[in-house]
Amino acid sequence: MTVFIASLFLPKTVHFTLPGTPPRGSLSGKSHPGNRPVLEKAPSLFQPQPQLNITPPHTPTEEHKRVDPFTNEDGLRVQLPPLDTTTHALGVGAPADRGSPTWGARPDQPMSRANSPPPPLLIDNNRTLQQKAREMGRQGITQPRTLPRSDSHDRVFAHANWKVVNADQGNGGLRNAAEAAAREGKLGDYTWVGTLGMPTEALKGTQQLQDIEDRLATEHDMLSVFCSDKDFDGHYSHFCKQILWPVFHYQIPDNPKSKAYEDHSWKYYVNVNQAFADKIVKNWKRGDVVWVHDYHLLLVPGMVRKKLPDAKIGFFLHVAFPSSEVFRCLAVRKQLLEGMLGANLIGFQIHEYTRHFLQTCSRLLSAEATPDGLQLEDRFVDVVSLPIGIDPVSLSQHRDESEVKKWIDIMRERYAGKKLIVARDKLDHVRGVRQKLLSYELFLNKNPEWRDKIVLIQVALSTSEKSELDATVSDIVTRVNSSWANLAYQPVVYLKQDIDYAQYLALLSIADALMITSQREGMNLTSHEYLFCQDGKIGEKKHGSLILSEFTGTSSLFGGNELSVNPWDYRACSDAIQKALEMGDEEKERRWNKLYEAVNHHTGSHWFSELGSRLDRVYEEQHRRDQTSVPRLSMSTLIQQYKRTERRLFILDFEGTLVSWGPVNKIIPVSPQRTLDVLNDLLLDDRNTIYVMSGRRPEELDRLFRRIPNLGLIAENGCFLKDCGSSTWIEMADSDQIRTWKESVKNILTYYLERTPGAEIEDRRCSLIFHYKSAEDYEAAMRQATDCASHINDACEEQRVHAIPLDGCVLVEPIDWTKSTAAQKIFADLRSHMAPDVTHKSPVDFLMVVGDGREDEKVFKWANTLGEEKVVQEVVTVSLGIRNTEATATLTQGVSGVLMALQKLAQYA
Ligand SMILES: O=P(O)(O)OC[C@H]1O[C@H](O[C@H]2O[C@H](CO)[C@@H](O)[C@H](O)[C@H]2O)[C@H](O)[C@@H](O)[C@@H]1O
Repeated sequence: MTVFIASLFLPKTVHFTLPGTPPRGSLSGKSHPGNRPVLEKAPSLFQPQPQLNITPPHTPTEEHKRVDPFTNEDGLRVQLPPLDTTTHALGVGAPADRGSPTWGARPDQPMSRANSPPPPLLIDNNRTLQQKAREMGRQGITQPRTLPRSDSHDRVFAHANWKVVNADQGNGGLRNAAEAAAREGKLGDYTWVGTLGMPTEALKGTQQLQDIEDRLATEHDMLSVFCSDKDFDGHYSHFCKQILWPVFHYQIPDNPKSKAYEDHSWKYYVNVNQAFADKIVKNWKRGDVVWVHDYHLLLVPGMVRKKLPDAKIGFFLHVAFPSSEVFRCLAVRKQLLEGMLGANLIGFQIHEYTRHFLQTCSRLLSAEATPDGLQLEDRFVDVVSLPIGIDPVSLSQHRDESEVKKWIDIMRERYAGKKLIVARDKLDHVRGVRQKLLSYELFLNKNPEWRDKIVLIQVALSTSEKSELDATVSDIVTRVNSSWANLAYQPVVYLKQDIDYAQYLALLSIADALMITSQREGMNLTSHEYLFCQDGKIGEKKHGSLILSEFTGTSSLFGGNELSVNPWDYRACSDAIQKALEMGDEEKERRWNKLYEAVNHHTGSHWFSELGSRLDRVYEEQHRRDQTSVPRLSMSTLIQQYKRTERRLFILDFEGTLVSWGPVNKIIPVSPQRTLDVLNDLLLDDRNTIYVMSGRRPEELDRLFRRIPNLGLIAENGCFLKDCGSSTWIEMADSDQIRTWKESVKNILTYYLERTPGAEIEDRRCSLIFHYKSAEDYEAAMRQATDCASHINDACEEQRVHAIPLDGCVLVEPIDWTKSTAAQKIFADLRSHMAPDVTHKSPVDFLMVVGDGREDEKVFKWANTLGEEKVVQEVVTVSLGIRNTEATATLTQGVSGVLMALQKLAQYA
């Protein structure tokens, strides 16, 4: 059995050594024959970093001077070529959170064929290519290096030496977690499925590419997914980075000219997802498990499911999942959700994202959401929250390396007598680096006593999002430094580059505080790594404070022991800096102990293995339900059960079960005589107690059943209850509460009613229904109804009321009162009326529940539990129709089948 781990980027990629250029960091500088691995030494900011570029003119290879990485010639910023990743990565060690360098930007990889720019002519009207490029830059669009078709470029790469190296792109947290789980024996054979993270079109059809694919498969258990450069660029740089990433992090472009919601790049997203699905399907064997990761591959579960209906598929979203109000802005929202729902289990980092997802599916797809997941028409999809974590074991090993110690010493000397606030973030809007710098500036302005004594070291990782943010951040850094720096002091050290792993660990170990001001972030693993490094085992600093944005998944794990901040509130952030610096040792230690405990509890290995076992469990459960096709009701068994019991309780749904279903706002004109006769016949036996449950109002049910006084009734889906023989209704819900929420909901409904000609509102005692079946424009009415339901759900959640979109109407009813709560009350009341001397543990020995709708499922579940726990001797739950059900038997002949069965029982009085 193999576990496939599909994630956009493989943990490995390939670097080429081109003729005439020395291999990066090679010891000998000689070129290496064939495809043999090239020996490299560890990268360091002290080492020369030769640049490779095959396009003329060659970038001159420059010997960098030995530099202090925290200053450069202008004393402010350092910009170096990309780190060599041969040793700076997985298996060797790397931070969990990575940057996302522009795809196709490396000089030692082929250039992209996507969007080859047209020659520098006027391209439309009077805009030159350069002007267009500038405009794109302003919109935050960075183009990869592109190349018009060139045989020489292709030939050079097709014949160049290459080596497999650790990739600097992708999800480090996921890779660390998989490796830790494998190391601890919690993960058997696994195979990565992903792209090489570089343009490959130049190598298409060459032996070179075949060799690379084979090497990755045989030596590294990695299946490479190949797609055209245009598909990849459209998928990643456009659809992922300009549409999904911002929307998932609540960045809704409000510029009317924004292209964010146009789905011009959607087709590329589909193509890349399809390429992943095809690769998985081709390699899948019965028993294999498929894990699909993150927002780049939302469609893959659905695509695999289509080809492999029985596959065991898990999906985990690493980033945040936004509120349905934000998600529904996406033009392709349904396709994205349906893609995810191809999985058996969908995982999110924290409960908030799970809740958003369930609400979104319930609102946009009208799927039934339960606390455990989603009931679709034909199957159940489980939904869980399980936060990823770090790998303390490997982190600890790397921290023991002498290089870390060396950097701690360097920094200790360099920043002697200063307090250090550190940070390492991706430089995009979502990470809130700008907000952090502004808060820091405010702190220095407000607290002159701290000037000279505090340094903020901000490492900023490159992203494809450049534009004004880059300039704005630089401006703030310049402003702060020029305001408060002197010959011996620089308040902000801004490194616009990544640093190597040893420096990263040293930075975390020597810090007095880490400051994270993300506007949204799935899980901030830098915080976890920082807390781990603050145990004081290395370096003298320990128990440093954590200033952490409340908008990170991480903050929900830390129970307020961090200094939680709203990054938009600069004053509060500035106060948090002060608190972090001035906090007493005792408080620091107390907070840190709690935080450290949380980090060690939620480890990456635990996350990985727990997800695996949950997937196994839900898969078994879902299959058990599917495969045990619910048997038809056996009349002979039912009669035996009936005959051998003496205290029988029937709970029977009305519409669709005892009478044919009619629109809920129409009172049934003719008495359902046959139904009344059957019920009367059954009640002739005084060992029988019958309750009929319905969505109708109490007065409607009174009218319908006035001839059967000893019948019990449940009205408005559980909000009202009338006991057998009683003439008064018990109102289960609190009427004041109902009045309050009805007032607010009616206002909302009226708003939509005015915009939906032909719709009407039905006012029940405890519920409201917005009917639009007879609307003049049904399609438009449906859209209004969806908006209306979302609106109510957002506005009224605290009032414990929800809106459920149904066929042709939206039902608004209380959350806490259901047919099931009414059934439980009936049972409890019967029990409380039992004579004290009886020996039975239950007031009834026969319980039969019959229904056809979603709301009846909860009653089946409750009744079945009484049977399983042997509280009630005979439990029969019957569902009409073929839908997936909790009931233990089905009856496919509809209402007449139910009436026939009940009539039969009545004969045994
Ligand atoms: O920038 P991308 O290539 O699109 O990848 C997105 C990010 O993926 C990883 O972060 C996400 O997963 C982390 C682990 O679960 C989680 O901590 C983080 O909040 C998520 O955003 C990766 O670590 C980032 O570098 C990528 O930018």
